[in-house]
Amino acid sequence: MCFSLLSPALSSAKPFLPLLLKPKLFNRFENKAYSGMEGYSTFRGESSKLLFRQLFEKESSTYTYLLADISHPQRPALLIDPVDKTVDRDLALTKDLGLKLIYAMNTHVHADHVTGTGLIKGKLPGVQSVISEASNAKADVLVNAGDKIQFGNMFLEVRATPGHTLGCVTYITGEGPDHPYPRMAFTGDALLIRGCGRTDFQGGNSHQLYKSVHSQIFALPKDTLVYPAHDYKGFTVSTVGEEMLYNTRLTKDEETFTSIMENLGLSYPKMMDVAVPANMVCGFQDTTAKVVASNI
Ligand SMILES: N[C@@H](CCC(=O)N[C@@H](CSS)C(=O)NCC(=O)O)C(=O)O
Repeated sequence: MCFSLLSPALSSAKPFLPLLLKPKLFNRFENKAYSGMEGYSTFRGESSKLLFRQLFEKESSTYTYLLADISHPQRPALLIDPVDKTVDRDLALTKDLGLKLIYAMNTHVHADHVTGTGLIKGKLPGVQSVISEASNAKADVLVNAGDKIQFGNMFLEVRATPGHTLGCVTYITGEGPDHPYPRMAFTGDALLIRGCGRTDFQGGNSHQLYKSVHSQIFALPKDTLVYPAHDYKGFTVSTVGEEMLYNTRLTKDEETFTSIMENLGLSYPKMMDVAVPANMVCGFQDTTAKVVASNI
């Protein structure tokens, strides 16, 4: 049965209701060139300042994330973990949304695919590549724990989360009125949904990964959204609280975790021999490595 919540007077005026509501809806987006392109936002309050998109590359099951401050006149944007195969898609989207891409960032030196960073820099020379100093890779900006990557009035905080590789970092949205709530953590391969990155190459260490996740990610507020670099089961997002309860590996004690990681029995990634050397220079690019982001 369907009940009408309208008073009899309004019920009889029903055909005209869209006309009455229309001006109000249009006013909300008046003079906004990109109205309707705000995307998913987790902001408190009325205005959404963060444009956020989760993008997928199916061959390596990699997530790329696009973030932009659309309250800033230049609409500065960044990509986290772009993949070479999907660079054209990602740059077309950035252009469609009227964004100015300023950073192409990596959470670590990937072993299963070539980063899109080099291709992006070839197409948009103003874009700066970002990776951790601990990765020993070349990039325009080498970050360390505590650094902040600013885009418009927002920033991402860098946390060191080694263990899958020596140089893994997690990027976390800042706190404050300009930032999204809940916070968003881009965990790379350190923490996957209900799992975690393997620890059997590239300086991987299961004890270190256990400590990284517990001290740097599980210490965040439980409602913090977890966005990993990969998913092999169809998951898209989790929360810190959810992973603290249900992660199949990291909910165990450290010894059990280590034993699980030693017995994963995974074959090496198919692309590893191509991907690692390419990603050590952020995807075949000519850069002069320098540290410029220390505790900005
Ligand atoms: N089969 C894929 C590689 C799959 C794989 O090893 N994934 C890594 C992250 S990329 S290095 C991983 O850590 N997986 C953890 C897990 O539990 O699956 C390929 O050949 O590329």
